[in-house]
Amino acid sequence: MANNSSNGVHQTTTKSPPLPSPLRFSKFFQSNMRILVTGGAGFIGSHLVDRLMENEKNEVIVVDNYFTGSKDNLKKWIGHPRFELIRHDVTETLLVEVDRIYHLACPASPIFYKYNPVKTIKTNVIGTLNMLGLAKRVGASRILLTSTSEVYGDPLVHPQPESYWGNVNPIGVRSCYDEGKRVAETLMFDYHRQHGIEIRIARIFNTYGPRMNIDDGRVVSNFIAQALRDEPLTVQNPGTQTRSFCYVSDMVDGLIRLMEGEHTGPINIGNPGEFTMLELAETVKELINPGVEIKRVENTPDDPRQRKPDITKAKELLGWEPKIKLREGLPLMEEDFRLRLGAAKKN
Ligand SMILES: NC(=O)c1ccc[n+]([C@@H]2O[C@H](COP(=O)([O-])OP(=O)(O)OC[C@H]3O[C@@H](n4cnc5c(N)ncnc54)[C@H](O)[C@@H]3O)[C@@H](O)[C@H]2O)c1
Ligand SMILES: O=C(O)[C@H]1O[C@H](OP(=O)(O)OP(=O)(O)OC[C@H]2O[C@@H](n3ccc(=O)[nH]c3=O)[C@H](O)[C@@H]2O)[C@H](O)[C@@H](O)[C@@H]1O
Repeated sequence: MANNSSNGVHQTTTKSPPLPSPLRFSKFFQSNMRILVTGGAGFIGSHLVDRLMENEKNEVIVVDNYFTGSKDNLKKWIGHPRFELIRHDVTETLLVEVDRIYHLACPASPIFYKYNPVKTIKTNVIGTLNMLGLAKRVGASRILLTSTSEVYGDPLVHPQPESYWGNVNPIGVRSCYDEGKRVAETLMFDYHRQHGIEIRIARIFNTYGPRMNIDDGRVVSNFIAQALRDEPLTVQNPGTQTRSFCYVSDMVDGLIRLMEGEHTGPINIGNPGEFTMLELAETVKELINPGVEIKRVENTPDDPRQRKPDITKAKELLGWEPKIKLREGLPLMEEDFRLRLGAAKKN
């Protein structure tokens, strides 16, 4: 029976989780932990794979349809005996014997998730259903969903704690993503209560770092690429909207702690350092190209005006907090973008 408290944050189940398939106990299987990472060819996914592969007891299987990810992000693992890469779309069913599932597959940059909104919502809803069905069928011990701070929409509570239900436009151009992730969270809890599946939900706040697509469209990658190309930094109006940026190594650390810890979540994983987009542009200009122009451009509909995670739960329940400040993370990303753009540092 479910043990409910307000806002779903502590909803748990007393149902026993499904048993792993007998195949997992077969003498032909190694005793390794087999981990599936959907969306593992993407930005966060590939960094997560790097970290998981460091543990020799882990076997990692990535499934990805390469919509926004790339094999290049995984090239150091291709051919490794503990690594497998499968071209697969999570909107189709999948059967692989695994112990843990990190479910990341979903385009994350607004320009990509708005490009084919029907596909985005299918990826969030059908993709998550398929992964939960897989967890149930093969008795995977845990499944983690990378949800988003966008479930808070244009938040009226600031900073955002997990108990806030959000302010989301259900029919806007961002809804395929925001509402898709909200349904994905619902599905996770329904499978947990109804079928005893062990779930984990991370609400990720804006994450940046090496390997982001250069023309990804998200603000940090845009500003760094623009600064390196000597193009004006495009601050969308009004420029006073805020975001809180988390460096990718901190994010991966938080995701693994959540998976291995004892709490279902949802738990916010993000860096509470909050910046306006104008402040971000000024910082990129100062650190990377003091001569570059800052240009004001039109914004897109339903852009959240403010966003900052309340990470009390992550601190208390996971012993996690981010270590890398924006001014430390930006130069690490700059280095990667310079290499990929072939832009040498000016003396
Ligand atoms: N980066 C962020 O700031 C951020 C913030 C909140 C939530 N998230 C979530 O984290 C996850 C990863 O984000 P990211 O920044 O690495 O994005 P990304 O676009 O770099 O990675 C997403 C990966 O999923 C793959 N994918 C997309 N649709 C798929 C499908 N139908 N089947 C199989 N693979 C598919 C893409 O090819 C890509 O490799 C996403 O679920 C995203 O919603 C990211
Ligand atoms: O962290 C999250 O939860 C979500 O954050 C982002 O969504 P968003 O914050 O809108 O990301 P950006 O496209 O990077 O925009 C951030 C801000 O920068 C501004 N921006 C963007 C691009 C640009 O060139 N200039 C600019 O000023 C936008 O108007 C917006 O206010 C991600 O893209 C989502 O995948 C993720 O789920």
